[in-house]
Amino acid sequence: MSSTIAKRHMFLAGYILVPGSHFAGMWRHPYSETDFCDPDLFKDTAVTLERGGFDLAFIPESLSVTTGLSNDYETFLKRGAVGAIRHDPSQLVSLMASVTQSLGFTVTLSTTYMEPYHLARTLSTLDHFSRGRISWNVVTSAGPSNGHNFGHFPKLTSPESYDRAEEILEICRSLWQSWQDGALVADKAAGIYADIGKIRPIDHEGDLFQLRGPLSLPAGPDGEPILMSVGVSPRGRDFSAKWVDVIFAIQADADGMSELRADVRRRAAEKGRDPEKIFLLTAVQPVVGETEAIARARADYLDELICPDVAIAFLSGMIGRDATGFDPETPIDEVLEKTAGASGKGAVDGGAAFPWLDRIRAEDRARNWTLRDIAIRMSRSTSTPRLVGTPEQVADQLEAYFLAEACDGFVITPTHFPGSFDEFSRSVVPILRARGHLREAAQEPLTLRQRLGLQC
Ligand SMILES: Cc1cc2nc3c(=O)[nH]c(=O)nc-3n(C[C@H](O)[C@H](O)[C@H](O)COP(=O)(O)O)c2cc1C
Repeated sequence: MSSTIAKRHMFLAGYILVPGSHFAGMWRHPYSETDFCDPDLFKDTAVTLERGGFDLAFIPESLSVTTGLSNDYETFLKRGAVGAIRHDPSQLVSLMASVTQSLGFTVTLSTTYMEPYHLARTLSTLDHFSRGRISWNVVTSAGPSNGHNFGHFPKLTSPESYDRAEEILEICRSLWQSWQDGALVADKAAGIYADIGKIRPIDHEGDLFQLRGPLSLPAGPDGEPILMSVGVSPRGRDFSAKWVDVIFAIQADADGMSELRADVRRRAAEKGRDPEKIFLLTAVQPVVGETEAIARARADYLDELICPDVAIAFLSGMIGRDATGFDPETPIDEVLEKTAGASGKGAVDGGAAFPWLDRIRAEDRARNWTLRDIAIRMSRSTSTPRLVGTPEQVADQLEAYFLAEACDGFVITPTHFPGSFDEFSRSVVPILRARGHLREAAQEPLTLRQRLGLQC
């Protein structure tokens, strides 16, 4: 490799999801904590991630308790599914940033249910308080599940939600740039606190918002937060290509990751951006064992922690058909046949899981896949890869995705919280480090922009 080409580094993020994660049985694991309202738990987790060589703590968002078909949220709450406990992401990041120096953070906040001034200010405060370690995962929060507590908001179609997001990002960027460098003077002798020649209003008159500005905060330590997004529709990909530095993906295999990454990079190049500066982080779930046999036994054991009723409720939401009334031992084909034509009313992501479902059945066409088999399979890691093996085998699998340029890093989904992160740090991280995939620890704390190599 030419010495002028910067070496690619693999990014590692810890997925902060409780009480379930993409593994639905997480809180039931004997090593898991269960008091997810204990601030010390999250402080400890932040320190573990930082010490363990992670780049980021990734905080997702949802604005209601997970809700499946027919407004069913009780099953998800009762069984402690992901989202049954959901702290305000910005407060959680503030807490975790206060005990770390160089760990980056992703705070997920919705453009559909939040106002631009609030978003810009919250993110700017976090950027200051963390000394430039913040990224904003911009989500449009599609699907009725997020809207349950916002009945007074207009229902937006997907294009409308992206129109709103675009205008919000324009506003946030203007607000973040409303103070130029050197605007904060604090000259006690002259009595000049701010140089108003370097602070301008934004005077935004848009289709949806009117704002005067300026922001009541100077620009952050590294200008403005890093932007991330998740959309997979053509409009979502264009949005990523226009605005963001990092894409977060939930993809079942390397082909899906590669296609998304290459497509967003191609769209970005068409818009005049440097495609090499857009990274894709993908969710994976490592199940590590001292030997391969132990890892496989652990994976089987994990499946036993998933309650079939919540798995079936979750699967119903993902396929947009109500399978909750069926005996779990019913063949999945029979369930699909009997629910054909049923509406996906109220589904979180109704229909989104069909390609995944087809792939699972194709693994063994002769097998009589039951509703239980498929539901547990979905609830063990949603549709993200579960990587089972010794630390070397897990490192091999991560390395293969990374070297194939299917992705630029991983969001590690815990199977027990927060021990999964410690386990991964002690077993897999040293191998990745020895193979030269991870950035060497910096002498000084880095901003997230520096860590990603995205300084202007
Ligand atoms: C990988 C992934 C993660 C997501 N995470 C969140 C989230 O944490 N909070 C949220 O409100 N929406 C989340 N969403 C939903 C998105 O905000 C968006 O509304 C949805 O993907 C529809 O956009 P699209 O049609 O362009 O994919 C996520 C979507 C994907 C694909």
